[in-house]
Amino acid sequence: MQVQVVDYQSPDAPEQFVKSLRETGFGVLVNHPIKQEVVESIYKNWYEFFTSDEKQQYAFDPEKQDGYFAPEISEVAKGHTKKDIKEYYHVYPWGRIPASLKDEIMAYYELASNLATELLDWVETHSPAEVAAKYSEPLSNMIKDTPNTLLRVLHYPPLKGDEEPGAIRAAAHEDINLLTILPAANEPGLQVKLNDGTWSDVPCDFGNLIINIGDMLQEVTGGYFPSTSHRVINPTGKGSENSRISLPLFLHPRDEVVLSERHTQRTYLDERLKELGVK
Ligand SMILES: O=C(O)CCC(=O)C(=O)O
Ligand SMILES: [Fe+2]
Repeated sequence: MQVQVVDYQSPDAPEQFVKSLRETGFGVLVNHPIKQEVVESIYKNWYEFFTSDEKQQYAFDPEKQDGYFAPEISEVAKGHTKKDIKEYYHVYPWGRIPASLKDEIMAYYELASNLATELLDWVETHSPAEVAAKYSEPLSNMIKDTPNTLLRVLHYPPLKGDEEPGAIRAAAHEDINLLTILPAANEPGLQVKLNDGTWSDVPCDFGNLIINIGDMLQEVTGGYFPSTSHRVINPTGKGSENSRISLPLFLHPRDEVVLSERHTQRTYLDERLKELGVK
């Protein structure tokens, strides 16, 4: 099955959306509550931030994980050896945020987190009883008042031709969290690995809202909802001259939330951050 594009306003949206998640790890919503003008304005304002020197004042804090991650310290995806070609900023409500960008990005953080609550309810409603029986608390409750949900503003710079051979914008990886909410970026490149092992473009019309499953939801559901591999490939031709900005919101439960018999959110997250080499 390919990733489905679902009209958020249609009566069977919850069912269709959860089916797509279950079968591909991804679902795409159109006609959703996140306004495109808001996303466009965020892309524009953060592009200016990434192309200014101001970012150097916000170097990330290895303990707290907020702030600016420069290309030199950018992630090496699990199981890979080359760094991704990207820089990014981690926004947390309690973290450092440049004053001129704060109100807009926090309004987005709230809006997307509220929508996320609804989407987790959709997932819960359409979970088989034996899967839902494993949930230590309702899924949407797991993120209630959480300080851990992370909004990452990503900038993939234009390619200059001197990149490390074999490096790509984002090497194949799975997300760590429950669900990821991702407005379509301003440039293409996002691909998902299908069940048959082939890579497929995620429908990325500007205005689409892409949602994918992370490892924590897979853990909570005993594998019923799969966290699928995805990547961002390098542009070719004229596209190489363009920056790509994207804005994933990674939903993370509160620290003490029990994911499974072996993990709370905190034990799981710390293990994964060490593997990524950022902790
Ligand atoms: O930039 C994108 O479209 C996806 C980014 C992503 O998968 C991630 O940061 O985990
Ligand atoms: Fe990802």
